[in-house]
Amino acid sequence: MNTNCNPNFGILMIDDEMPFLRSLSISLERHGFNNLYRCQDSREAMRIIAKEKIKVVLLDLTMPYLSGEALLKMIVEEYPDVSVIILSGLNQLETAVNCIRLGAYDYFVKTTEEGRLIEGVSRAVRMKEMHIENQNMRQKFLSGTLEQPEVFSKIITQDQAMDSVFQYLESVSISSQPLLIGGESGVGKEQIAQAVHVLSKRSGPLICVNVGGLDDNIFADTLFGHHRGAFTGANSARAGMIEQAAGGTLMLDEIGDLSPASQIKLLRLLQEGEYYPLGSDRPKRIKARVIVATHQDLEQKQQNGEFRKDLFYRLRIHHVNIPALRHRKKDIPMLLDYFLNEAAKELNKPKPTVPKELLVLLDNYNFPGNVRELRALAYDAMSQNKTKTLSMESFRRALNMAAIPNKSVPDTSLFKEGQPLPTLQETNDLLIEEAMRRSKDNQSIASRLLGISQPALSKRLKKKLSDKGID
Ligand SMILES: Nc1ncnc2c1ncn2[C@@H]1O[C@H](COP(=O)(O)OP(=O)(O)OP(=O)(O)O)[C@@H](O)[C@H]1O
Repeated sequence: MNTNCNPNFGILMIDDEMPFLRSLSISLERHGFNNLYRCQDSREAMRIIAKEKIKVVLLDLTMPYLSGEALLKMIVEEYPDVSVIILSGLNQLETAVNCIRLGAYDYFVKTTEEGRLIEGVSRAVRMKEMHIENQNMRQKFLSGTLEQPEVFSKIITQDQAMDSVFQYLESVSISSQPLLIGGESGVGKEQIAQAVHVLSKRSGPLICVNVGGLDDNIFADTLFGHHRGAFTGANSARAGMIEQAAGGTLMLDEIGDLSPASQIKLLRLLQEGEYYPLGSDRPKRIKARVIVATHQDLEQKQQNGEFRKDLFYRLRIHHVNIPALRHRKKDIPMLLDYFLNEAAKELNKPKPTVPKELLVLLDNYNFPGNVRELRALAYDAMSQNKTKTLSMESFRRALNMAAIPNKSVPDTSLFKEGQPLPTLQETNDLLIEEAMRRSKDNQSIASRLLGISQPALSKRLKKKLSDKGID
């Protein structure tokens, strides 16, 4: 069963029989639906639809004053974006076909088994949400602007791919479906989750849980909580993180590391919208939107049989991938400036000038730790700095110790099958030219890229020039 029952639009039930209205809303509430409105007098329906942002209507056919069929026609005409589900006392194929022709979304007989009816309402809600999201997305991509740029103000970037991510997030932020955030460690996934939580306008808190490395029992206890006496040592009851996140957002980080047993538990939670605190046989409903994050390639894990396919598909309904810092190098100067400012304030020191050479050095580094690594470098340099111009010493040291600045695997396309090999001298020259290009003619950086000393590089450059007859 779908958990998609907390839409940010209203669901209106219209029926002249109050007992039926009551039992229908109890049943929907029990399955986690909220934002429900009841209407016993069909003449009032259009006013309620206008006032309460109704997007799904459950409509009886046989009513005094204004019949369900007449009301259906009015709704379809005036509010074509409202989905109408007919709930009729009549099990007549002809009536059903007629209603669908008039524009009804679905048709159920009142005696339909409850589960099927709930499934039908969930489907209508989900389709409506997807429709709204698609509309929002189209509008955003056409206008190319953000509605609430201030929400992203602490995420420093001028990268186009990041802008598209923000636009997408604005569109899906109101959804009650899970959101999957991918991207290497340190790219800012948690920051993204915070922004989505603010955009969702949920009144509850954002609760972040790192589920990587939790064994299955601890996973269940952390999320679901337990009753007193549920296990040895459970001296008092404890609410789980799901309960703490009620009305808000639950972020599960490092989802790629979940054990197979925990994956099943998470899948059930997302499918049924229910969970059992340890030691309890009464289910509770989840009232939080779930965001999951991982630095791993979930699709690959799923293909390798390490991550459940059904869970993967459920999680990736909405998903974004945050690009690594090395793929948005234009962000480096801005981020450096931002972190130096931050550090200067925290350390109560004046902010030094950044030497141009430093930006070239950073531009040539591949940042395996992404933005987190740049932040740590900036803080470390600031804490040691005593001069007006930022010393490059701590950066040099850190980057020297860190694995290979751009020591990528050699491009084997240099050695094409059937083509003569370049001579050692030619390769030498090509490497030096490339290092000088990447370092923007900075010999100190170029020599580091080549793994030789600066005097050695200088000698080779001079030799190259004299070979060409240039003094
Ligand atoms: N674009 C950005 N602007 C400013 N700060 C950023 C940006 N991206 C990341 N940061 C900072 O970098 C640090 C790491 O970010 P965060 O914890 O969100 O990364 P993550 O992707 O969730 O990492 P992990 O996968 O290890 O959990 C944080 O201090 C965060 O504030």
